[in-house]
Amino acid sequence: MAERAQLQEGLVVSSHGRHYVVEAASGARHMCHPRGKKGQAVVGDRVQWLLPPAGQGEEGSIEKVLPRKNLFYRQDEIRTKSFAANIDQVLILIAAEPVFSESQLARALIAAEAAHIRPIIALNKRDLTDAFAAAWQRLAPYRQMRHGQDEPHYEVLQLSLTTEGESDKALLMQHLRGKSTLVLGPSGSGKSTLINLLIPGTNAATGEISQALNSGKHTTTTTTWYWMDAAHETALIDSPGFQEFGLRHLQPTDLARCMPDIGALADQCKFYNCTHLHEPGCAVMAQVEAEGSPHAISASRYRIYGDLFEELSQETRY
Ligand SMILES: Nc1nc2c(ncn2[C@@H]2O[C@H](COP(=O)(O)OP(=O)(O)OP(=O)(O)O)[C@@H](O)[C@H]2O)c(=O)[nH]1
Ligand SMILES: [Zn+2]
Repeated sequence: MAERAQLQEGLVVSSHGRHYVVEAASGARHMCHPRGKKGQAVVGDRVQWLLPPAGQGEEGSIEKVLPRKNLFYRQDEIRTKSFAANIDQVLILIAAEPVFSESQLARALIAAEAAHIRPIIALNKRDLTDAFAAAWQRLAPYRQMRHGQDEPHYEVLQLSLTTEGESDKALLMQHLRGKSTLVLGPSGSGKSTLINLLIPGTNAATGEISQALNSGKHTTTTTTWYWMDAAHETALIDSPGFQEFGLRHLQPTDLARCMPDIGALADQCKFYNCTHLHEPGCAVMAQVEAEGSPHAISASRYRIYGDLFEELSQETRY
């Protein structure tokens, strides 16, 4: 008689459309498909899964997704795209060149705040001196945001991955060790360089899985969970999709709470339900470009707030 398969617990380490790679407690990796809606997983999920019955192929099934600590995702008008579940922090990698979009950066930060995930910003290509200085200046509002009295709200790191790899690795490890970190960044910022620096040989590993699936597609379009240590305490999660960072899962009135420089002033407005767009006695508007004020809000941050408020106020169209 065939032995009844045992439910096992595992971690989803990559997703390839309707297929997932699940890592068993032993460290072995198995291709699995979801069983019904309950098996719909994202990378980082802890799942219960089953090996196939003898003689029925190699592919296991995900029977149940265990409760999540958090889920980091974006949503446009039509669909929700999950980046990963159960992560501790998100590292947003941008560079001196190509010039980064502040709006995209702000969107990623807002999504992280909304999901209660700590963001870290890293600006790469410090060796491109002039471009770097300009980009660093554009990051001033982010560097100057304070948490309470004087703690910086965001950690903003400087990197030069191709010229200072070893010291950058040490710096990054101070922030990554013992945590699960999702890495996001626009194309060209040096994300592949960073992943290869921190986890040599990763390209080969992802290539194998795509080959096994015979997909023949670019390997960079999937999200992948990499362990950085044998003890499985530190993880990097590589995910595409920094562009088109939809925030349709948020209400316009959520924005101030997720933009700390604006949120810090919101409770001083005359009206408790102030939108900070036109009301008299608005403490936020009073601080836009307020020279010499420690609570000043940059014109670009305020513009991004206004644009997003309008975007999120529109009826969803299908
Ligand atoms: N000057 C300079 N160039 C860098 C640095 N880090 C990465 N690059 C270069 O920037 C280019 C893009 O780096 P990648 O690591 O491929 O960037 P990516 O973000 O993975 O980009 P995609 O592959 O398009 O997603 C490459 O030519 C790198 O060699 C740096 O610190 N300084
Ligand atoms: Zn206001």
